[in-house]
Amino acid sequence: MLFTRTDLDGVWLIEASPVRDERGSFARTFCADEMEQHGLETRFVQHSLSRSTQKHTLRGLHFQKEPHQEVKLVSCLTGAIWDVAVDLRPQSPTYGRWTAAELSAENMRQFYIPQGFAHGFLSLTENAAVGYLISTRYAPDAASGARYDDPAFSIDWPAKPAVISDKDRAWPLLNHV
Ligand SMILES: Cc1cn([C@H]2C[C@H](O)[C@@H](COP(=O)(O)OP(=O)(O)O[C@H]3O[C@H](C)C(=O)[C@H](O)[C@H]3O)O2)c(=O)[nH]c1=O
Repeated sequence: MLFTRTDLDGVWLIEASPVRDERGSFARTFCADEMEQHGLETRFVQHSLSRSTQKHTLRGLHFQKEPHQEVKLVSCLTGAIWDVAVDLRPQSPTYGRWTAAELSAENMRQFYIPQGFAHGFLSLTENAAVGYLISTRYAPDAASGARYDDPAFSIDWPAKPAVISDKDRAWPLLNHV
């Protein structure tokens, strides 16, 4: 596996190294030893899967409030997504900045998003399935979010959302919190 830091401290791109043969390929997608060597979380108590039927479905930006903050290891199992992490760590020198990566079933990339970040994605294909390894048990009362189109972030989404939940449209703007 190939671990690459992004321009935001704590967010990593993790790429599989598939072994290919005439049948197709095999790739390790998680290794606790390699995660530990890079100082990353190794314990993911919940795994989740979301399926977005339509192209340009936007989910997010979501985060869990303390003390239920999550580390997420995000992968795209079918189709492709444009995955975004926004730094909401109050003391961070990159507070309010975002970083993104295209994750797809084809490129087998994963996005490692530490606690303190908001996460969201825009599907780039129909039938995008997104897998999450999550470090913390889900706490519904701690669920919170930020606006995908908040000018404070100026996220450069590749397209306007065709599908987005009312909940995600209605998150407060950062400067109104
Ligand atoms: C996150 C989560 C949700 N749920 C329930 C709550 C709702 O009844 C239903 C859908 O939840 P939500 O609308 O929050 O699903 P998404 O909009 O896909 O949110 C997810 O996608 C964004 C991009 C993320 O980063 C989060 O992992 C997660 O919030 O599943 C659970 O039962 N367990 C969970 O861990």
